[in-house]
Amino acid sequence: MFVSSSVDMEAESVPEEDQLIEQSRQRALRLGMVLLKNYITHSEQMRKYQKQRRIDRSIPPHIPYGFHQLVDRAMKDSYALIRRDFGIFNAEEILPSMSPDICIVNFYTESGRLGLHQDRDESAESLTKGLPVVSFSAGDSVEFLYGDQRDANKAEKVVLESGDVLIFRGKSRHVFHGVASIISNSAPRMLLEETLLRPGRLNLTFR
Ligand SMILES: O=C(O)CCC(=O)C(=O)O
Ligand SMILES: [Fe+2]
Repeated sequence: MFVSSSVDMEAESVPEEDQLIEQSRQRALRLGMVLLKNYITHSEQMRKYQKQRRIDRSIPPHIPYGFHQLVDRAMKDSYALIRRDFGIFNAEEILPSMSPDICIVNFYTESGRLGLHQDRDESAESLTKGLPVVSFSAGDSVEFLYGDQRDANKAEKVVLESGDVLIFRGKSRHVFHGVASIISNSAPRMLLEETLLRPGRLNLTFR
């Protein structure tokens, strides 16, 4: 299923005017400027994976078969790399594969950023198992940060370019990660000509 990564802030019930005014922390800061404290409930703030998007009731399409094949191929190739670089021969047993049922689509404009965070929205079972997150990049390159703490100064940096696939799983499933900056005009010319992708970076994250 494809889901949009935007925070779903659709209000389920709009408080009545009287109720709103009674809530003492709501304030008009100045004429035309109002601060509604704690207005959006906890559940309304959460990005929940759902079969139907609450905001417009649309049903996300299935992940195209070609993407399933790509994810599968990337996971298989990652085992070969782990064997080569870490001498671990039972990588398939330690690091399970998965068949994704969710694809998050992020588009970064040239000034786009994503703060350091952990991906924890998935089921408790898949988090405990350390099931992979598989991320595809297309368009402009980015400086991607990752590390064990939510601290950009202590994070490692790697450039992700168009066509790169990044996989994190197992002990790295809870790695802090984020996008520090987009490198303008770095997308392959051929990709831009053939797809008319606008300036920026497209990221597909399968889980
Ligand atoms: O854009 C990326 O490379 C990362 C996206 C990401 O971390 C997320 O959607 O949770
Ligand atoms: Fe993430």
